Amino acid sequence: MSERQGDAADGLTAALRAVVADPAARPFLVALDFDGTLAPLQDDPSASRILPAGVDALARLAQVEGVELALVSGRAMTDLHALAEVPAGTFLIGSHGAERARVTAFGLDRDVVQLSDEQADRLAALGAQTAAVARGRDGVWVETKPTAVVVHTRLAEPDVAAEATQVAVELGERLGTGVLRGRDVVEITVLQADKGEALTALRAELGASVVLYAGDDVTDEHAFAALGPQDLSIKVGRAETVARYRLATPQELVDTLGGLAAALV
Ligand SMILES: O=P(O)(O)OC[C@H]1O[C@H](O[C@H]2O[C@H](CO)[C@@H](O)[C@H](O)[C@H]2O)[C@H](O)[C@@H](O)[C@@H]1O
Repeated sequence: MSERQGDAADGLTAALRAVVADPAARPFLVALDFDGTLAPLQDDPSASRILPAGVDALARLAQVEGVELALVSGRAMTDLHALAEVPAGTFLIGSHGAERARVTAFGLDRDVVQLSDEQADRLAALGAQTAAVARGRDGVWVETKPTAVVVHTRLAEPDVAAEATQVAVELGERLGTGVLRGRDVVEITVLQADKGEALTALRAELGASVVLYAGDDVTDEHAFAALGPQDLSIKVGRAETVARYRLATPQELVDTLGGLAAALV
C-alpha cells in the first residue's frame, strides 16, 4: 500500500494493512459515496465521472473473494447507474437510501420505490413550489428525483444562493418529510431515508465483519456515525466530521483504493 504524509494517513494505512492481513475481516464491505468522493464535483451534475484510477480500483476490488462493493449516494438510481462505471455485483444505494439496486451483467436488478398517494401529491407540490424558488434567481435550478426535489445553488451568486437556500429550507420544513443540506444543495424528501440506515441494512444483509465507508458531504456523516470501532470511516476534504480518517481529495481516495486492491489480490 502506498505511503502518504501525516499521522492521519499513517493511521489509515495501518488500519487497511490490518484488514488485509486478517482473514476474519471478511466479508469486507467497501462502501463509497459518489459526488465529491469518487467523482470530483462539477457545476453540471451530468458531467460527473468516477476518476479513471477509481474505475480501475473498483474493478480490481470486485475480483477479490470476500470483498463486497457498494455506492451509497444521494443521486437518483437511474442517474447513479448511468454515471457509475462499476463492476457487476456492486450494490447501488440511491436517493440517500430510498432506492436500492444491484448491478448485474445485463443491467440493474432494482427494488421499486412505491410512494403513497399522499407522498406523490406532496412531491408534485414540492416540484411546483421549488420551481417558484428558482424562478428569477440566476444560477438556481431544481432537480427532480423519485422521492425528492433538490434546489441547486452552486452556480448562483453567494447572496442569491443564501436567499434561495433559506426559502428552500423553510419550504422543506413545511412540506417535506426530511430536509437534507448538501454541497450547494437543499434536498427536500417525501420519504424518510438516510445513508446510515441504508448502510446498516446492507451490512446486516451481507454479514459484513468490517465496513470501509468514504464520503465528503454532511449527508455522509449519517453513514460514518453508523459504523463501529472495527470499521474504517474516511472523510474526503476538510470539513468537520465524525469520521476517523481523512483524505484531502477524490484522487487521494482512489489512489488509496488502488493500493488496497493491490494488497488484497
Ligand atoms: O451522495 P452523493 O453521491 O455525494 O450525491 C449528492 C448529490 O450529488 C449531486 O450534487 C452534488 O454534485 C454535483 C455534481 O458534482 C454538484 O453540482 C452539486 O453542487 C453537488 O451537491 C446530485 O445532483 C444530487 O442530486 C445528489 O443528492
